Amino acid sequence: MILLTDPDGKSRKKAAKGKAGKQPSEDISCFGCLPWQAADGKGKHTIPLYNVLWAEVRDNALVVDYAAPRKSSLKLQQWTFALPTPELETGDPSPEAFVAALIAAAYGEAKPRKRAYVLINPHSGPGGALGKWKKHVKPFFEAARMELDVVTLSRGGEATELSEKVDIERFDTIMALSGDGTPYEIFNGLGKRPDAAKALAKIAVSHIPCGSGNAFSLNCNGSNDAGVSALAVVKGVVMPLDLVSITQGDRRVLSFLSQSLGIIAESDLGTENMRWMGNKRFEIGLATRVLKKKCYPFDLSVKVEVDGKEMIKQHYKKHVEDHSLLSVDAVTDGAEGLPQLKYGTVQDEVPADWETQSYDNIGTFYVGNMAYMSPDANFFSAALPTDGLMDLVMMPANISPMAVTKALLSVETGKFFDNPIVSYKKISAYRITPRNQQDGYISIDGERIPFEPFQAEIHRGLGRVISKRGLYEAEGPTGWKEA
Ligand SMILES: Nc1ncnc2c1ncn2[C@@H]1O[C@H](COP(=O)(O)OP(=O)(O)OP(=O)(O)O)[C@@H](O)[C@H]1O
Repeated sequence: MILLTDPDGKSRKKAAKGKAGKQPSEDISCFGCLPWQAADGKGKHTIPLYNVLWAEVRDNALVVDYAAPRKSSLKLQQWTFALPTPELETGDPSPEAFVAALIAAAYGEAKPRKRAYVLINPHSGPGGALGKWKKHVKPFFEAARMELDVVTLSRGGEATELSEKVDIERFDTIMALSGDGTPYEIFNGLGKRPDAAKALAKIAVSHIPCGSGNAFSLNCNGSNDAGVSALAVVKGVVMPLDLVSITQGDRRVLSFLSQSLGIIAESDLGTENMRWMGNKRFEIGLATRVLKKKCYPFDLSVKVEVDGKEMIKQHYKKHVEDHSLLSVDAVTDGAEGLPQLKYGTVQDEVPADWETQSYDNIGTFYVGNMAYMSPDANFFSAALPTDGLMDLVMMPANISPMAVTKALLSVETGKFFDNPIVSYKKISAYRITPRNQQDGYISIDGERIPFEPFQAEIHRGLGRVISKRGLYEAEGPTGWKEA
């Protein structure tokens, strides 16, 4: 609670001393009391510090723009406090000093007035991105005095082209109002530049959820709501993010979110005709395939880094409790292009120290770099933004559909990680080669690529995103605190 009129004057003078919090989170509870008596002598007005977008002195009044809770979202509100006349008492902080201290405390380590290159995909998910922008996002950004350059995308591939040639000195963030496909295009546009490593480290990608999955926003903003996410971006901090190079044939693309083959890929990409349903289309796709016990034979070579669920919980605990393990140095100005591939491409020999095995009965092959894949689907509960590792999940299909369904339903209750039919490893690279199938679906961040072998290798902290707290907004595997 930050702004309190103070009728008996006990807390006067404290306000201007309000310290900037480490993070602008809701936990920062008290900035201080207004150092002036309310002209009308009335009681208090409280605004959570996290919700303050801006403050200024105008026409002898203190004017605070803030995001006020409204049902499950937020609404822009303005609070005006008439400053006392005539003159302020000697020793009172000046209104300007108070405002400066208030803004510093409200933003903490977050950069105020971020400069955003906003890319809106009007055809995302069930549609409505333009409406969300006008009604729920732009008002907050304007109130927060952000600098905005807004583009409504007119075709697929445009976000890649725009990111490839953006002036990286001009913006703090490239923001997608979309599903997860547009952030994928943005990372790949930045990755195509001759100064890719520098551009990926310089400009943070951010996301306002307008698609059907919206994993980026769920993990980084902690919300699937456009208004709540807009506030999270206004108040968000830059977070390094591991990115994965995928090589297939002679192509190389970057993945920020996930790779899948089998049930998950089919349920997403094979249900495009049901987009109007939003994220329900995925659940329906999943149920149909589980009942059919569909298997997807493949050969897999993996560089395993952390194996065993207890070891993974300990790895997670270590990284969450010691933030320094998740920080990375910025790429130096001299860096050029994408990093070299440590293990070559899918066309090279598989390195001798990778574990290679043939699988015939797997239904789910799913690799994640973030925790939530869609609302209520914390598939990769041990995922960390910058541990330099991908999380590999596999589930058999040749068992009772009941057992698979039970495991999939446990994603919602947070018990998926511990389910005995779920294999969970932390890996740094792999190659997968589908066998005995004419055609099928491979999904990279929800985008379809040819049904051919591919190889993946992770680059620790190659990208940057805006996140609410510098960590994923996810709970972690159950029991990690005790690990
Ligand atoms: N104006 C447009 N018209 C048609 N396609 C577009 C347009 N703008 C972007 N696209 C395409 O839309 C896709 C990205 O959509 P989006 O960012 O909503 O992600 P998504 O993953 O498809 O969303 P969802 O979560 O709904 O599945 C990309 O393949 C991109 O090429």
